[in-house]
Amino acid sequence: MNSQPHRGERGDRGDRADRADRGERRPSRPQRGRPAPRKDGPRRPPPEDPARRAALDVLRAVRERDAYANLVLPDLLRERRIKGRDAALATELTYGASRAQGLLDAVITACLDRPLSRVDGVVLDGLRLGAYQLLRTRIPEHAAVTSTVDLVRADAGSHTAGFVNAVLRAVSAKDEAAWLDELAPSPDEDPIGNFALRTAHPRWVARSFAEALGDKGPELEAALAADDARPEVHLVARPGEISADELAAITGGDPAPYSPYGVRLPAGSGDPADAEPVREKLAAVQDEGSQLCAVAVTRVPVDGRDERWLDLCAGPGGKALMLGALAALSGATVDAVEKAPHRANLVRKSTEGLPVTVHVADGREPELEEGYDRVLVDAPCSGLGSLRRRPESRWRRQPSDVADLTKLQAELLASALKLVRPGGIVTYVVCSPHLAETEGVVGEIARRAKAETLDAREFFPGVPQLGDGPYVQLWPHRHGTDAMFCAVLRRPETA
Ligand SMILES: C[S@@+](CC[C@H](N)C(=O)[O-])C[C@H]1O[C@@H](n2cnc3c(N)ncnc32)[C@H](O)[C@@H]1O
Repeated sequence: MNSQPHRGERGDRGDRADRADRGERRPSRPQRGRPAPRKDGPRRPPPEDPARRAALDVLRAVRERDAYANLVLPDLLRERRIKGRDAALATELTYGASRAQGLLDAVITACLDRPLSRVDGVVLDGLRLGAYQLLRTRIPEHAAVTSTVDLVRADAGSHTAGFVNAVLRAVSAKDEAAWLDELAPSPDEDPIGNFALRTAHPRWVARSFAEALGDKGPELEAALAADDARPEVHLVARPGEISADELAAITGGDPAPYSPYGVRLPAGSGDPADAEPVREKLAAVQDEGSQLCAVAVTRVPVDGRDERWLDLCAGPGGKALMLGALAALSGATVDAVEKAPHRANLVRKSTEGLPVTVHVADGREPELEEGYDRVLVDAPCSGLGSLRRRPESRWRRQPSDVADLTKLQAELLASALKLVRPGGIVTYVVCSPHLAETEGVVGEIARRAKAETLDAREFFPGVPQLGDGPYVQLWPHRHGTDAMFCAVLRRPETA
């Protein structure tokens, strides 16, 4: 369950521990890799700690500006020219501390003599970074504590050093397992609460997984544990341009088990945006579950004409790329609707050269001519199915978000059923297993529109463990994909 450091990272950490053991200080704030100037005469420049500095700066941006760690960190690594082991360590610490925030906060709280809410934000970022190193990596205690004290001192002042040191020493008194034994509720009385804390998930998220799985036992634990692990990167080979086998050979990955276009990269393969086929737009980064849902849209048989396709929520364009490439091969065209102009631009970039027309519009009233043969509604959702790829989002999302989203999802699905021709197909996808966003929305709207619900499992050939149907719910612990949901509806001929 723990995201242990790679073997390569350990040497790096060992070096840092040695430096810390020699009492060497880190710079107060390394600027693009340069040590901070000192005013008190010539001294040996202090060693740098660009990885932990980067991690702390990203944690701060996430907390203060609602930034996304997986957007801020790559930019920051590039800007500061942090590479190799330092980049790997910064990534591990940033994503790990973000993902585990609830668990770290519970342990930190147990070591405080005041409520967590009374700890200064910058100091709290540092405590989380330090506690993560102590509980979920093999970084030596001395290095984890000293480096964190130094970083926080540089940002928040010398007066914080004693406090940070004392709290982290208290955290280090026990390992993660011992802390969990002390803090987690009893697994017999409160299994959801127990698994939630052990796998660093908010309780409401763990409960929504339990409801979707119909399980509060070992399968729930496996699902939450898989969701707490560092995800593999998946690539999609652009249909008609390169095969999955060729892409795997070039990138050193493996052809994906289920998607005919997918490749899974081994952990630690570096930034996938740097891979040559991605730079040349022969391939893109896309979770295999998302690929499978896009391919499923085109696999459903339709009677008669099959040349006008619609992607009703297209930004940033992952599935539009797949639909556009498959449309080009079959002689169809795609209209791609996206409400946010900047995301519509991303769709334009992603589908350049393909028979895709992008429209900036509200999918509930896009003012397009009705009569599409196939419509995809990849609706805005809570994203509870891709929490492993968006480290901080599990702590940012609130249960109240779901109510607003289900209203929008229902309106978009109803709109799709109007835009599709009688006998045409609507595929509804969300990256969430939350029952309100999945079966709740589809059941209600299909009933109102008198739409036929097809068995979506037929359009995921070769994918095991898809349950009783008619819907498909993918899971990280079963399929190694994000937890994508897919329903397939046919508009009745007479409606
Ligand atoms: C889950 S994402 C779609 C992902 C996309 N299909 C892909 O594979 O890359 C949902 C998208 O719907 C857009 N959206 C939200 N409300 C919308 C609306 N009323 N009409 C059209 N698009 C909307 C969001 O901006 C977001 O880009």
